[in-house]
Formats: sequence, structure tokens, C-alpha cells
Amino acid sequence: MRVHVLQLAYDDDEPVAARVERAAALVSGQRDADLVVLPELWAPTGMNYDLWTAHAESVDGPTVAAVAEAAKAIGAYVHAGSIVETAGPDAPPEARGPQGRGLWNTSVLIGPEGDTLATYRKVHRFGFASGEPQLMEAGEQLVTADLDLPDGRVRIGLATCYDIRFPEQFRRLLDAGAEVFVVPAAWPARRVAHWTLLGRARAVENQCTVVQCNTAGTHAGVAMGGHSQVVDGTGVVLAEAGDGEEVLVVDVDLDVTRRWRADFPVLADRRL
Ligand SMILES: NC(=O)CCC(=O)C(=O)O
Repeated sequence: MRVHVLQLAYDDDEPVAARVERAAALVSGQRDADLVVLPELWAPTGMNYDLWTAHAESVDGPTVAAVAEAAKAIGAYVHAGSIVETAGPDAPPEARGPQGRGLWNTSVLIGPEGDTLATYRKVHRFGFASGEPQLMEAGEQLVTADLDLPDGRVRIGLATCYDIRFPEQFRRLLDAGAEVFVVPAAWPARRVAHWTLLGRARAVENQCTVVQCNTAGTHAGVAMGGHSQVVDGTGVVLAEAGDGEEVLVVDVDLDVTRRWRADFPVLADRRL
């Protein structure tokens, strides 16, 4: 499985519309990819909370549409990262979430025909007394999706950024049949050591490949961590990005992890 991880860098000066155009063009250039991955909230920014409401959109809005067109052009699966999803001004109360905000941090998986295959609303909201917990609803469902690739079918499990700190989510994705976890992020530089460590931990403890796509650059005064990485189920870091904008192109041999699960069947010893 050839994975292209698009570690986008951006700052406060770039208009959102320009970034959407730039990112879609970058996706269009990934012609030999099986799966392309974009970061969390790359369009409305991961940390400039003041932009979120103004740039909230539905999952068939302009950002996803632009990425979907690029996905169709290259005939690849594209994890479009996440958007600020809005329920829309006319949504009834029951469609706006328990706190009535009608906003979610929603990632979108697009198929090679440009069709939306899955959406995942981030379960664990980051920010404590600000940001997602104050502005957004929490997702309530875990999501997996099957990719039909040249070397066979693989089930991926979806998680977003802060979710990676909660191992129970990944165990449940494992139990739902996931072999690969795809994790877009807007993870700051000051905690990037946690980002890379947690990715390796989720890979080793679940014997799953972990594809992590972070943000680079500085926006809203926050230096983002970069260091996107792909870790196979044996814990080997197949590739790791640096601090700037970068595309990781990684050939993931899923059989390596499948053989490891057979050779070291630790998961069969689970008792809880
Ligand atoms: N966007 C995020 O979820 C950031 C998470 C983070 O910075 C952390 O867990 O540390």
C-alpha cells in the first residue's frame, strides 16, 4: 500500500480559499498513491478558533468537493483530513448534538471515484477550557472503512489528533478489524515528542500500522509540530517528516505486520 502523507505548512497570512486550492493541487500531484492523507482542520486552521465558525461547512461543502475532485483525478483514496462540520442553520435541535452547537471536528474519507466513503466526528475534543470542548460537539461513533487496493483489501480505523492519547479507542478499532490507523493532526511543536511516541505505542500495542499526518508552520501564535510518521505494526518507523511542509511517500507492506501478528500472537493473550 503506497501512502502519501501531506504534511501541510501554513501561517495566518494565507487565505483559507487559497489554501484549499493549494492543497487540492498538491493532492492532484500524488498520482502513484493508493492512499493520500491530509492533516486535521488544515483549511480553517487547527488552532485559530476564531475562524472555525466562519469556515464551518457541510461534508459536501467546498473543501471536501475540491479534495474529492483531486481524488477522482488521481484515482486514489484520499483521507481529506478534517473540517469544521456544521449541521447547518436549519438543522433541528436533535441534529445539533447534545450541547446544541451543531459543530464537529469531522474527518472525511474519499474514494477513488471522488465519492465520500466515510466520515468520522472526533470523539475526544482537545482544548480543555477553550477550543473544541467549548465550541464543538463530541463524536459518539467509531469508524472503520475498507480500502480495496491492488494488493488486497485493508480495513482502516479513523482517529484524529488528541484521540491518539486514548488507547481504548484504538483497541476498539482493532476489535472492529482495523489493520491501519489513520490519524490526521494539528499537534503543536511543544508536545511533538508525545505525538511520535504515542503513534509508536498505538502501533506496537495493537500490532497495527499507524499513519500520522500532522501540520507544520505557525498560526495563531502556535508553532506546529510536523513530524508526521508512518509506523508499521512491529513498531518500525518507516518514515518520519521534519518540521516543515513535506510529502512522505511510504510503501507499506501489510504482510510484515500480518506475519508479526502470527509470529508474536500477543493479542490472543488479552484477558480484559
Ligand atoms: N488538535 C489536537 O487534538 C491537539 C492535541 C494535542 O496537542 C495534545 O494531545 O497534546
